[in-house]
Amino acid sequence: MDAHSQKAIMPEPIIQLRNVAFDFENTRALSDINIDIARGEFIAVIGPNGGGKTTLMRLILGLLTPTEGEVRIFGERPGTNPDRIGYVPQHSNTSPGFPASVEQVVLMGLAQGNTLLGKRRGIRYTREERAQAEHAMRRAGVSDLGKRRLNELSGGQRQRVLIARALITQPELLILDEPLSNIDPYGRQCILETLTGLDAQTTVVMVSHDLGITANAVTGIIAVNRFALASSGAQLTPAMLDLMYGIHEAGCPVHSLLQQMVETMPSENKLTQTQGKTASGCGHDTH
Ligand SMILES: Nc1ncnc2c1ncn2[C@@H]1O[C@H](COP(=O)(O)OP(=O)(O)OP(=O)(O)O)[C@@H](O)[C@H]1O
Repeated sequence: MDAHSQKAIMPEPIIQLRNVAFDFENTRALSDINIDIARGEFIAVIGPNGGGKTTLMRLILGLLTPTEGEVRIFGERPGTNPDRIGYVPQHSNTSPGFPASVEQVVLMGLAQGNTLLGKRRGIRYTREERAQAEHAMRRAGVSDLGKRRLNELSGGQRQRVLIARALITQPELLILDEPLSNIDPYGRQCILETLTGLDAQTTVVMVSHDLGITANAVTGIIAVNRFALASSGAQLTPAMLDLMYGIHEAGCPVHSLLQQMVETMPSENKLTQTQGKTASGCGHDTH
């Protein structure tokens, strides 16, 4: 296929970063970032601690302004369309001691710039809003937990409640910062099924340290370590590994581990083959 016809079928990117750099005071956290993410993609953002993943997410959300370059979300400046974006932050403000029910927490996703003690506290929600919450809870596999208190739930259940809260506005773009950390393998599988079971038009960008499980679900990977490299499909390239972990000599144990990662990465998206099914009994549906 020539470059012209390829361009003709390329969907318009909904996230675009051009020559972006970001400094925290005198420290450069990100340099020369050029990224395009198209509608419907499921992108894993991976990289070492301190590599700049959260900073990148915050630039996309408009919580930080680039020091250099330009960010466009839905073709506009970040922060212009908050209703079209759902966000599950790395460090949630959901204290385990917070006494709200799961349904109340999910409903708080309707409030602009909500916090768990947000503006809507004490306000009655309409029947339609409750139906929206029910729908989001079903999609995240927590509809049976609606009356439970957040502080009674496991870490994995709480994480899925936060995903339901982010889904309540039916966002076109869902950004999750390490939703799989501290979750057991079964819980991770459930969360990934939730994410891959979303409407095909929903774009998911997920920061994750878990290369293995992530590779089974994604349509593309972005490796971040001050700079960024993208690949389509679940293939990690040697250049990405080099960016993230540095060059390791043949014969060194890290070298063989990294080599194995490249060789064993699946080339297909296995989870998308089960879209719409509760293949492992995670209790969610996609309707
Ligand atoms: N508020 C801040 N002030 C100064 N430096 C910061 C601040 N937040 C992050 N940094 C620095 O910016 C760099 C990128 O941090 P960031 O949190 O984006 O990394 P990360 O890839 O998300 O890391 P992790 O995997 O540990 O969550 C790090 O060197 C970090 O120390």
